[in-house]
Amino acid sequence: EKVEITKEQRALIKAILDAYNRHQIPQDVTKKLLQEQYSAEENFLLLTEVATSQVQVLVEFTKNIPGFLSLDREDQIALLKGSAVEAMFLRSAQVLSKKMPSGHIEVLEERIRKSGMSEEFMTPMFNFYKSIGELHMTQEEQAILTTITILTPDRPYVKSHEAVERLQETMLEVLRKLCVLQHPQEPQYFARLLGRLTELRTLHHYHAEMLTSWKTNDHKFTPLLCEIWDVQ
Ligand SMILES: CC(C)c1onc(-c2c(Cl)cccc2Cl)c1COc1ccc(-c2ccc3[nH]c(C(=O)O)cc3c2)cc1
Repeated sequence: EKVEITKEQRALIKAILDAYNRHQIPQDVTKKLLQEQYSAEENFLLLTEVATSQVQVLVEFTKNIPGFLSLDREDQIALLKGSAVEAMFLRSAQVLSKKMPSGHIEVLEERIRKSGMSEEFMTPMFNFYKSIGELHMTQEEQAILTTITILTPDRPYVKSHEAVERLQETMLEVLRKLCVLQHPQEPQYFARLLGRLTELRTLHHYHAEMLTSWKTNDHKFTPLLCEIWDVQ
């Protein structure tokens, strides 16, 4: 069928893409990924610093999602807490799959592999990174898929389920049209993107176990990560 993006939908895409590009981890934080020496402790500390910075970036990005700030305040917090890990998997996946020459990619992968994480989480995690890389998402698709993840209505403690669902459905329709227009040869492309959201839920469960095992080995997190992940 003739797919057309309306004026309103184009404005939505622009608002989200601008916010997505405006809020990035500061260079001095990601530069550290290249500089500091390698040890499990040092890697864990660096990843904690980058994750903390990423959460701050995520909060700023979320505030720019049209309609988000008109949601109930407590629901805004519930959505952020419920989606932070998944949004960070998406963001780190996009960084790791970028073919850009910056040494960050190998270094980030190396530091994740050697940060005291148990093998059983490595496989699904790096399979996910590979599967995201194979999709060759455009910037708009990445930004809108992250938005859809944040606007997931069935997170714990969300009260106005319908209000969140309406926002998410608006974004799903925009993504559906973008996929048809930007990947005409791949009619299943939109379905493949949504399949990644299912994989993110599984990684989220693995991550909860990872947190527990890090806690047991007395790993320290920052106050912001403790708050967003209900740790300690
Ligand atoms: C608290 C730490 C140890 C942690 O716990 N779980 C994870 C964890 C893990 Cl490994 C995997 C996935 C999700 C989480 Cl949430 C992490 C580390 O989390 C991140 C690691 C890297 C990045 C990230 C995001 C954007 C970036 N841009 C650049 C750049 O070079 O431009 C580097 C970079 C890194 C974000 C979160």
